Amino acid sequence: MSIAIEVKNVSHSFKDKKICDNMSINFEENKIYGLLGKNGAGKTTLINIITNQLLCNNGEVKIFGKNIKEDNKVLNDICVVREREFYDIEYKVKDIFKAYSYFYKDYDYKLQDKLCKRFEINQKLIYKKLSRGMKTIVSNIIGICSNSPITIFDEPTIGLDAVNRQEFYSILLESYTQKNRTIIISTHQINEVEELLEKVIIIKNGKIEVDDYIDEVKEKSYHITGKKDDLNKLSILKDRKPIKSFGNNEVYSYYGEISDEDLELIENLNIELVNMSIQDLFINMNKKEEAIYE
Ligand SMILES: Nc1ncnc2c1ncn2[C@@H]1O[C@H](COP(=O)(O)OP(=O)(O)OP(=O)(O)O)[C@@H](O)[C@H]1O
Repeated sequence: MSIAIEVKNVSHSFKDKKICDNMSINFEENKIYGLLGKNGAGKTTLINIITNQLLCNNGEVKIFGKNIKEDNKVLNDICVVREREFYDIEYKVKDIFKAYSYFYKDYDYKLQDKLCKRFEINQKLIYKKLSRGMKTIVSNIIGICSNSPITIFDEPTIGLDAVNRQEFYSILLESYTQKNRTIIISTHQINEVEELLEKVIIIKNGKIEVDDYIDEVKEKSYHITGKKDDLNKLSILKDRKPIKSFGNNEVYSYYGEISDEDLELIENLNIELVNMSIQDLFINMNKKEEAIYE
């Protein structure tokens, strides 16, 4: 297993607000990652640190084994795409492609033209005049065609309609099967990308809450339902709060391993244990406890 990006003990604060709190992640080579976190969780901040656009307060980042602060050239192996990248530019779409393709040595110009046709992007148009979704598509085309060993898509479906969202992900997968590379997709829409991902990273309160293979995450994410007194006997639910209560029954959301003792109790006490989707896990992890209306 080779490591494409090593994030080691990275911490970063904006004033006294801690955004990254001693984060360590190894992004393996040639895998597709989903980077999840609610609004403001720190996904973009982490991406900016990885690409050396932001100097972190503590910790280090290595790209293919080289420290980004010591060897700037390793950044040539990374392509980051985001919809807001070229905003306000008066250039034509084709000029933007020309300017950005220059940075990537394996850029696929033929594929760029094919994708423009597929997504009905007129390259002669002024970029500024494109719709929001069209702008996103331009960024995504650069990301796909870059063939960069590390390609990061920061919210790649902003403004895209359902058809174009699906189309983008299916083309991305095709491109990945043609040429393996490390792809990171930062998103809130896990259900849209689930089929594509090999590994999932969930950030919460500046920490890495989940970093695992998607199948493992699915296997270890549960809704646990039963009578309050029975559920209180499970050690995995100690000090946790239910996500729902109705009468004497409660529902918990749980992510992790379950001990044999707890599994036995679950069976004997007739407690219901059902796997939940990663989207549900993500939502439950970020649920606020306080009610808005009393
Ligand atoms: N340059 C900055 N100065 C001060 N605070 C910042 C700066 N950049 C980001 N932040 C704050 O850091 C936090 C994390 O922002 P970030 O953009 O990394 O989150 P995100 O997970 O990408 O969110 P979203 O999904 O909404 O794009 C936010 O509270 C944001 O306001």
